[in-house]
Amino acid sequence: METSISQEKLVEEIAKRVREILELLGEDPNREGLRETPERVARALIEMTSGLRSPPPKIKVFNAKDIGEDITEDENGDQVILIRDIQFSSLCEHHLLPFIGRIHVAYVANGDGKVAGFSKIIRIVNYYSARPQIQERLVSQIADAIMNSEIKPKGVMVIGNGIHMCAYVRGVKDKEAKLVSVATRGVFKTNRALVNQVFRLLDTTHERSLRL
Ligand SMILES: Nc1nc2c(ncn2[C@@H]2O[C@H](COP(=O)(O)OP(=O)(O)OP(=O)(O)O)[C@@H](O)[C@H]2O)c(=O)[nH]1
Ligand SMILES: [Zn+2]
Repeated sequence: METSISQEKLVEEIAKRVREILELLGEDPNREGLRETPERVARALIEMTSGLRSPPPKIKVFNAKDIGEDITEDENGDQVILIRDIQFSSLCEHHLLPFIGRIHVAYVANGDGKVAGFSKIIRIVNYYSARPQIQERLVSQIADAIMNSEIKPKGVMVIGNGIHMCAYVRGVKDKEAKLVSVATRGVFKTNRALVNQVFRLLDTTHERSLRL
């Protein structure tokens, strides 16, 4: 199918197939409650896969000095920045069912005094979540995107913690199992102390002591 297809046409074409699926399942797609369902499903699928059809968000960096901070090379250089508890929802590529949870992104600045816009990291998470995925690839793509961004960090660590509906509502029907996946780049590959520092920051007892 052409990628330049209009949004309206895309909804129409997907809805047509959803109507067929409902029929194959033994439903009557013309009954009152289902009449608009194919279009709703189409729009939901389009929204949840929007990352396939749009460019990745740019990570804006700004000079810390511009916001009155004097982050010297030494101070900034080894600072671990952690953006924790970013809530994500994605689509498992095996069953097209949602998997949802939290992603934590840590990076070590390179000491050039540049600070990354915090929301942009969340946008990167949302972008790579919006496509058929597996969680391992999701955390890897986020790590690579940050590693190759304007931040030019010394290293990145991305931790995903997700519940997969394909294992929750069908198949093994396990309501407790979570998948934790970790991607490390740069200094996090060799510096065990930095990795431990991130895990300590994520530790719930530590969290309580910080009154978060
Ligand atoms: N590692 C990994 N596995 C995933 C992810 N999402 C879904 N899966 C698993 O992908 C596998 C697909 O395996 P198949 O055996 O082909 O699918 P299936 O017959 O529906 O498997 P069951 O879920 O065991 O019934 C399943 O074990 C899923 O639990 C993910 O993000 N990462
Ligand atoms: Zn699945």
